Amino acid sequence: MRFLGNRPDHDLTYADVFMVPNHSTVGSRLEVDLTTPDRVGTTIPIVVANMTAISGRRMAETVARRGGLAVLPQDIPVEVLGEVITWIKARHPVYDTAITLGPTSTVAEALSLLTKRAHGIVVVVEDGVPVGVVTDGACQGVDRFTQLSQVMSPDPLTIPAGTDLPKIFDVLTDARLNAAPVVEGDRLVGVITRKGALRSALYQPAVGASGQLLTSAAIGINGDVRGKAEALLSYGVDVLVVDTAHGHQEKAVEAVRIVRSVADSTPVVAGNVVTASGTRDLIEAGADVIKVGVGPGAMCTTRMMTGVGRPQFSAVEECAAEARALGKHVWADGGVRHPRDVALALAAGAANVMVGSWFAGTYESAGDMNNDGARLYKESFGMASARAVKARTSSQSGFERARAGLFEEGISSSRMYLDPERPGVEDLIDGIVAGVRSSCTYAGARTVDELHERAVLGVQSAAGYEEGRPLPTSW
Ligand SMILES: NC(=O)C1=CN([C@@H]2O[C@H](COP(=O)(O)OP(=O)(O)OC[C@H]3O[C@@H](n4cnc5c(N)ncnc54)[C@H](OP(=O)(O)O)[C@@H]3O)[C@@H](O)[C@H]2O)C=CC1
Ligand SMILES: Nc1nc2c(ncn2[C@@H]2O[C@H](COP(=O)(O)O)[C@@H](O)[C@H]2O)c(=O)[nH]1
Ligand SMILES: [K+]
Repeated sequence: MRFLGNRPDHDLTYADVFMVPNHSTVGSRLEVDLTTPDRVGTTIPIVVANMTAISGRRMAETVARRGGLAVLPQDIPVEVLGEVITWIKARHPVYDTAITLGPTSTVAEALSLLTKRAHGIVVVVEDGVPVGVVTDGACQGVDRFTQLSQVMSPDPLTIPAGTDLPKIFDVLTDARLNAAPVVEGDRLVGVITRKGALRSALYQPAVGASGQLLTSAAIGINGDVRGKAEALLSYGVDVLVVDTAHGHQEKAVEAVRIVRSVADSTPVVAGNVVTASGTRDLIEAGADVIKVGVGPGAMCTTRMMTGVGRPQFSAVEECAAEARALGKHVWADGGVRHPRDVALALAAGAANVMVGSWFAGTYESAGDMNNDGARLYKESFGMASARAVKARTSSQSGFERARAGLFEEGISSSRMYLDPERPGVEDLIDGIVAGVRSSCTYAGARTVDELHERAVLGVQSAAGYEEGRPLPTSW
């Protein structure tokens, strides 16, 4: 990338910069290949941040099906991580996981499960065979104790596994259905929606060597680092992430050395840093990918508490240049609020971009659904908040926990509203991928690397940024 005119002498964040169009030979946004250059296996440059309220099993399977990756948080007990990784790897790479209940289950049970997934149906099964489908609409205005056999649409339309995706789209459209169970013989194997059929034709799932959905988990720098890494590897994890607030400290560097020594060919990601020297030290310790970002996160109070951090665009640019010079890559971590931020992080040289809080307000995030009377929302919190620290230190004495809680650098409770137009994480991914594909054609780039090579960036004023925002009402 290069700057339009002189390189500014101060650091920049995403809102400070814009990209100008280049002469382009890329005639269609569909010609762009967003496979990431970090070789971790992602086919779109989106990684879900390792945050407890956001990244769980449903998020992980859904995002991997579209080519991204979710990092499971470090605070989950390692045996539970084993179960979750095994479960994700057993998911179908194309069909969504069905919500299933029996004919004598109640409407209350169906309603409590329907908001866990975007596809909007409960499949009523008997001995693994779909006998009915229940939608949210069918549950409205009936007593919560009503059995599903009373409200389901019986003998549902089913789609044989392996049916052509355009055919599925047409069959569902003709039947005026949004979603249908997928069967092998007469047994349920998943659910497909009209949009899901469309998406499966556009995206390539992120899978490991065995063809199973890609998984990743974070490891902190305290405790039995080697034991945890070995356990995760034994469960078949595909990407290991050594994660701490201050990645350029000796204990973090040592943790990376330990993880590298057992990881063999499994990629090791490590952070967080914001300088070339931090990047170099973690790469020398054995990291393949460096996680960049101190303070840009939506839940993060580090900069206000400490004055430490760095505007994210410049942090990514400097660290990516160092990593690329050493044959390695960086992930831009934190502060992403619009598709443009992802495009700009890639232009700065990132190979992948981590998103946390933006994905908290979706069906698939790990938190429970709440309703404030008018809108659906989920609660989220930072991983360095008093709430997270309390959970992370639960094995320590009361005194130690209370002392650790004094060092909070994150928000303990936030409300992340679901966008009624885009309530699922795949809706947000559609927007990001559409934006980034379009950025690439403006830059004349067919790949993530070409976007970095060709991008021409300028620096804008606050008024310049404001001018780019849409105005939905008159002024
Ligand atoms: N990207 C960002 O801007 C930030 C991200 N986070 C996220 O929060 C989660 C928890 O991370 P973390 O707080 O590192 O907790 P961890 O429990 O992983 O470990 C932190 C370790 O580093 C030591 N340490 C030394 N200096 C610092 C410092 N300035 N801040 C924090 N720890 C320090 C701590 O010792 P002692 O407690 O004795 O000081 C402790 O041993 C991670 O997921 C991390 O990514 C947290 C803050 C910033
Ligand atoms: N300083 C803190 N940083 C945090 C905390 N929890 C998470 N994070 C960082 O934010 C990103 C995600 O950024 P977002 O803008 O997409 O939400 C995450 O990966 C961490 O690096 C925290 O409590 N304090
Ligand atoms: K912040």
